[in-house]
Amino acid sequence: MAALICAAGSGSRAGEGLPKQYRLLDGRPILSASLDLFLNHPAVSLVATVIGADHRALYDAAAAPFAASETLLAPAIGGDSRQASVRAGLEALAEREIDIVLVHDAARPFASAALVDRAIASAFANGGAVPGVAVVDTICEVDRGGGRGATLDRERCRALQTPQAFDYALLRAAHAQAEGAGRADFTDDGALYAWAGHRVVVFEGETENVKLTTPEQFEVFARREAVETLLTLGDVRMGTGFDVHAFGPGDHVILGGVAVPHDFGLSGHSDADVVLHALTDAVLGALGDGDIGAHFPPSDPTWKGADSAKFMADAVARVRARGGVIAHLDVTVIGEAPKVGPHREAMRARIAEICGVALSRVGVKATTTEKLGFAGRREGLAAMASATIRLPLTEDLA
Ligand SMILES: Nc1ccn([C@@H]2O[C@H](COP(=O)(O)OP(=O)(O)OP(=O)(O)O)[C@@H](O)[C@H]2O)c(=O)n1
Ligand SMILES: C[C@](O)(CO)[C@H](O)COP(=O)(O)O
Repeated sequence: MAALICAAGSGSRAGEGLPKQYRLLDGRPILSASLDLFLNHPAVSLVATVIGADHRALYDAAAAPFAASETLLAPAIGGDSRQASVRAGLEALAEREIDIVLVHDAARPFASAALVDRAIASAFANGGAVPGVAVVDTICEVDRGGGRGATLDRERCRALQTPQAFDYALLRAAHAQAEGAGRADFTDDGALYAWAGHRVVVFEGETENVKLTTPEQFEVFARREAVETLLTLGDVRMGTGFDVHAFGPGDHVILGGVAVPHDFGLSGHSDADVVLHALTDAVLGALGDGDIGAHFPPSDPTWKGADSAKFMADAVARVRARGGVIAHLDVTVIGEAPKVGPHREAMRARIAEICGVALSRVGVKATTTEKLGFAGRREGLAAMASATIRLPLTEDLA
């Protein structure tokens, strides 16, 4: 049993960009889905592909995951129409021993293994077999000016799909016969096979087995992928913050809400807690909600000497007000002294308490700057922070 994948089209109706069979869907080229389907089907022992003359590099990239497969033949070059491409693919298989051939559009990446099973069973039972789905719309003819013609009996209509299954030798002969008769207008192999006098039956297709053809279809699938990514990842956002305060008179500094003894204090409008200031900005950054100065201006006397836990708690409340949660907070203190190590756990615990998160979701680290810059000269301390938060999916899907 062989499969012949038609991938030699230019995808002109799909609009700008790569030929549609090489565009990415679920992170891989559309053609790869059909290669995967047939190369992993137990009844299929040969897979042939017809491709465009200029598409070899694109094909190689799409087929790379299957390059080691002995079932996959080197691609043949297709023709100017689908009919011509199928003919070229059938000729490329001429030296092989094949009973049934399954002809499939690369542009139909959603066909299932169960559909292939039905195609094979139906071909063995009936000769030619094509999948079809009932049409749900009213179907009518139109004249050349677009005028409405006769209504067709939709109960007697089916929208035909692939894979279509045929006796290989008969299909090859039918294609040769059609070419000899100057018939180049067959849009599927079932019609050509029937024209050559062979029986073709329609078996149950799959509504999901659409042929990707228009830009609108690609937009719908791109949107679906974006939604699936959101559902998988959640709406995770990350913000960063940075703050600096100079040393001034005093005998301790406040870091992460903890009083740490030191030869100096930190000067600032509030309590000059660089750690909580950087973390507050990181949370606000993740929310896209301004910065600490916008919410608590240094010009406002209310915040003179304020406990920076207020700023931090306010930023956390903003996350909660939007239905979000804090996934992680991480901060690095930058300076020569005081040493952070002995106070790390107390700082983590206080930050966790202010923010209402588990201790495991808070990281506190420190580094010197190898005596370089203002921190290296012991003129002050800096802190850089990141905050990871998760917002409800509805925010972006609304
Ligand atoms: N000369 C052609 C034309 C089409 N096909 C293949 O036949 C399938 C169905 O054709 P269609 O959806 O019409 O693809 P395109 O011809 O590429 O599209 P368009 O008509 O928009 O250019 C596709 O997998 C396409 O690659 C082919 O192998 N050789
Ligand atoms: C073979 C086919 O997919 C059955 O629906 C269809 O006829 C291909 O049509 P196109 O003219 O190549 O778009």
